[in-house]
Amino acid sequence: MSGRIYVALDTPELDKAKAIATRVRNHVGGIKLGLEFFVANGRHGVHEMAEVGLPIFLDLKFHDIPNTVAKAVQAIRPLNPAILTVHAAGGRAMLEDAKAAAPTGTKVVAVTMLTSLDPSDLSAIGLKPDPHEQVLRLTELARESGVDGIVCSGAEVAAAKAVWPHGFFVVPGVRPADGHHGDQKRVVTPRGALDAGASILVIGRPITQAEDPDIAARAIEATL
Ligand SMILES: O=c1ccn([C@@H]2O[C@H](COP(=O)(O)O)[C@@H](O)[C@H]2O)c(=O)[nH]1
Repeated sequence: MSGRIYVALDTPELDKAKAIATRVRNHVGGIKLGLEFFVANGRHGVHEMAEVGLPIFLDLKFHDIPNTVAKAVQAIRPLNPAILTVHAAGGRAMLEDAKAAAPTGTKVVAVTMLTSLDPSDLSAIGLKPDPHEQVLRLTELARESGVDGIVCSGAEVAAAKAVWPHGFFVVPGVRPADGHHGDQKRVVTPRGALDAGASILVIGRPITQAEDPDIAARAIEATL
């Protein structure tokens, strides 16, 4: 089951990211690189990380007008990521154009509602304070637009999968039962997320900030 874990390497330091990836590589299925890493290291950094030999998930969460997002996706085509994120709230045309611009083998997945948000955050931005409803509305939009799947929390993945049985479901906000939540608000355990229908789990700090990332990754793998 270790193939279902993507380790989130949220650091601007290339050497540190590479060292952690090398240590945990036998207990994870891929490497997730986000804004912090990409802004600091760019395409060169991604090429360096690819040398570890695991699939690369580029979590850049594009959200802009369709033309701008399509051009950004074209610019990362040479990196050939296994997975790439955009925000579902960018709308249907943006999602369609992102998918059309992506390499054939890249899964384009749409972020529905960030796992760091809760009902009160939805209210604060003028939306109904119901994460399930919000996630399902954006899941429908993502499915209709032709992207490959969505990002949601483990609390909504079963409902999303029910409306999109062949979708690809990325679940972050994953914590071992006794783990610190930090800034994550909609949290489930790794086992809980897989049982609910997650295709892959994104796990960062529970592994990367552990005293021994290798042991932490193994311990999580053992629960799956
Ligand atoms: O809704 C979302 C979308 C993306 N993320 C990303 O996943 C990891 C989670 O890291 P942890 O350290 O395990 O909290 C991080 O890179 C986020 O940018 C998310 O958490 N929620």
